[in-house]
Amino acid sequence: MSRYAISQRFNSTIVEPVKGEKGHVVETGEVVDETDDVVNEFEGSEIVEEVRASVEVLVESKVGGAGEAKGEADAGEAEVEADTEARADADAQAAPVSHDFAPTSQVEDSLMHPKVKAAFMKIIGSTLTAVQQKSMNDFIESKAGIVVRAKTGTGKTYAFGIPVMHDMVIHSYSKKNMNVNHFVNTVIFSPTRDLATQTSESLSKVWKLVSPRTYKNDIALIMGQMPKSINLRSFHKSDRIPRIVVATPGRFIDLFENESSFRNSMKHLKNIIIDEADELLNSNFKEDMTDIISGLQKVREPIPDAKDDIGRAKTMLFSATMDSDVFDLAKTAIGEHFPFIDITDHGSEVNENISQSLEITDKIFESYAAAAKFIEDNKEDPNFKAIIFVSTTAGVDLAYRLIKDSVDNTIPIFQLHGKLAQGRRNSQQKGFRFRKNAVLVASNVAARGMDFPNVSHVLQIGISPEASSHTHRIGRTGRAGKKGQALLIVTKSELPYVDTLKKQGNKFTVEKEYEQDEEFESKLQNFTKEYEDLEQIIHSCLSSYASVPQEVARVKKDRIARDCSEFYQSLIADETKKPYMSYRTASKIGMDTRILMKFFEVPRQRDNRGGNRDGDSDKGGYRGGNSGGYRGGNSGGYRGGDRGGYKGGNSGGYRGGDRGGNSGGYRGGDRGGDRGGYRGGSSGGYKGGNTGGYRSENRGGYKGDSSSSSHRYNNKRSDYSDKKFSEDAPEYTSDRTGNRDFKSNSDHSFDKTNDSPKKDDWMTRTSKYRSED
Ligand SMILES: Nc1ncnc2c1ncn2[C@@H]1O[C@H](COP(=O)(O)OP(=O)(O)OP(=O)(O)O)[C@@H](O)[C@H]1O
Repeated sequence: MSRYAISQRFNSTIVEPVKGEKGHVVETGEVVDETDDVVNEFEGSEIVEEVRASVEVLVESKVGGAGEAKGEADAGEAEVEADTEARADADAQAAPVSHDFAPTSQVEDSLMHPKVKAAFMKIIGSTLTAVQQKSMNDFIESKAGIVVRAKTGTGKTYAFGIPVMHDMVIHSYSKKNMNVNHFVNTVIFSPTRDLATQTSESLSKVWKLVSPRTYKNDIALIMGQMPKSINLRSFHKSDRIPRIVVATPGRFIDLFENESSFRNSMKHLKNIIIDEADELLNSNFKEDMTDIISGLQKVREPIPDAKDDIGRAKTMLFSATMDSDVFDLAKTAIGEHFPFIDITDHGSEVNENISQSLEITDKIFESYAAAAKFIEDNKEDPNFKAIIFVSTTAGVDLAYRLIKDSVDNTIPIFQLHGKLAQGRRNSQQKGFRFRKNAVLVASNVAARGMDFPNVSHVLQIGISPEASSHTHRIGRTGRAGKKGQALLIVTKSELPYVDTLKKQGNKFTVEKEYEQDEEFESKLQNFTKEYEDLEQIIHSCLSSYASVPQEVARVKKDRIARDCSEFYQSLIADETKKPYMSYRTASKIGMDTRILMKFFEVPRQRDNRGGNRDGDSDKGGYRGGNSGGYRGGNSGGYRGGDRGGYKGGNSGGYRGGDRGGNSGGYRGGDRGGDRGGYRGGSSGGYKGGNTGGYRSENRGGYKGDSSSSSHRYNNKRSDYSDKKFSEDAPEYTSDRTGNRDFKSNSDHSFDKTNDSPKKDDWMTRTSKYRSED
């Protein structure tokens, strides 16, 4: 009997979640051991012969023979060497391995196909992690699917990747039944483009050794911001289409519904893998994912003569954090008693390899200063590599600029958020990934799944959008069995959020109060005086708080408004000046406008219609004063003063003054057309400056320059003055994934539409893609 057939089968305990109790599981004691069935199924078939041959090759290659495996291995030699070097580097710094990552069994003993085992051992190592050991065989043998929960950084990618490769090798021998090369074997869904890219690269590294001649075509990446023609190119080949598709949901749905060659390639699909399942099944993605799964099952046809085919693709759900949405989907897609492989200690999802500290400040500005100071103090340690999470794109940008300025280029600083063009996103990640000593300032785009080697510290400024984010964010350190440090910096107002985290099992071993460093802080204030967009940052900061569910944040709204206002005052070093906010923005931000009026300079609603002629010199009227003007909006008007303009939006208008056209209007003033308008001033408008409008420069608008593509089809930001601020909440939400932007109307509507289109405007969406692609 072949070595394959006599491989020791691991016993796996399968447990089921108790209904309604999140994270709590009971053991059913059901033990799967179907070794004999597996053996019988293959015995006598051509697979066994092939496997025998492969075992010989494996043995040969291990003793230095010139077998096929060795030849194949040579093809990826350079990459393997680089990887081995990186691993050796990492190992040198590695602290004792954790229980979850502890190598529990030898790869050799697993049921994987010898070719896959050989490649895995060459690229990754000779031992399996706990989640790999426990889920690999069940993955292969389950009929309808499995659910797997294991902590961050414990090897879930290969826990599903390796069995998929095994499956592909096994099924490449079924040619007499059908040509498998005409059908996709597995679809893997990721919530972000960055994670999808990383997953496809991780699988390619191993698959390259298994199938050096075809690996390039075998794994396809399907995601937004890539021309559809590139997505589809490999599906039009007559002889061999991709066997694995790694996709983000939006683009996948688009191709699946509109491209018959793509849809037909799914006819004999075997596996649907949903990575970061709780994220992909949260309210933003849920409908898409449910549609996708049912669509894939609908087009599915039985694989001819395949005994194990139950007429459905298997559904596999993986994540470090689980919730009732995942279990609900598992019940529908897999069955009421779905197998649940849970590699956590009594449901605790927190990775205990990470030691967590807390720093408490009085003000938001101090939280930023504390993070910048932390980088300043540690930057010279050659092994210091940190990710700093901030919840809004504007906040990421501010922290990035502040830290860059304060460390004066003495350590490389990178940034990553959903509003960067994909090319920039890739280059920023690449720059950070391969450095030993660097800092990455990121939004939640980098919170899940991203595997940057040797991250020593994760810092968080303020609260994260949901409690599970905290687990994933800190999980960027303490990976692959190493130790990591996490520092959460919060203001006193944010402390109730810390209580929520503690209740979820997070332990903060060090809790300290921020020590003011006036010299350092005033240095930061000096830098920020030059930034033009501070008020936007403040609005964005405020709306991000407003969008965090109260049960997570538990922060009082008036305190948030006060803190955000004080943040502005600290940044400009002027305790008397309130940040401006248009009435319209204030009414959309999700907070009581009366509270906002206490801390922000919000014009009263009745000023909305402006005055006639001179009107109230402060607040409206044609040729109004500070904030007024003809048909002024909140603060607008014709030739308005500080914030005036013709038919201005909230703060915009025709020839507005200081802030004319802040949010739209014609010929805005100093900040005219900040978010749109015609011929805006320094920050936007038609031919405007930084952030919007027709022919705006920096951030787009119709015919905009650097990132204008995102505005070409949906220039809402330019047209509707206050959209951006008021929609910072969804923007913030979308930023968690960088993918579901379509749900909001903020300035990445193109990005959004591409990645996660809405079903009901399918035709519009499709034509938009065509013109863009
Ligand atoms: N058997 C193994 N031996 C050594 N290293 C491994 C093994 N399996 C995976 N790794 C490495 O461990 C690291 C973490 O793996 P991976 O990214 O799959 O974690 P994860 O559980 O998916 O984490 P997250 O929940 O954050 O997505 C990767 O660098 C991977 O190459």
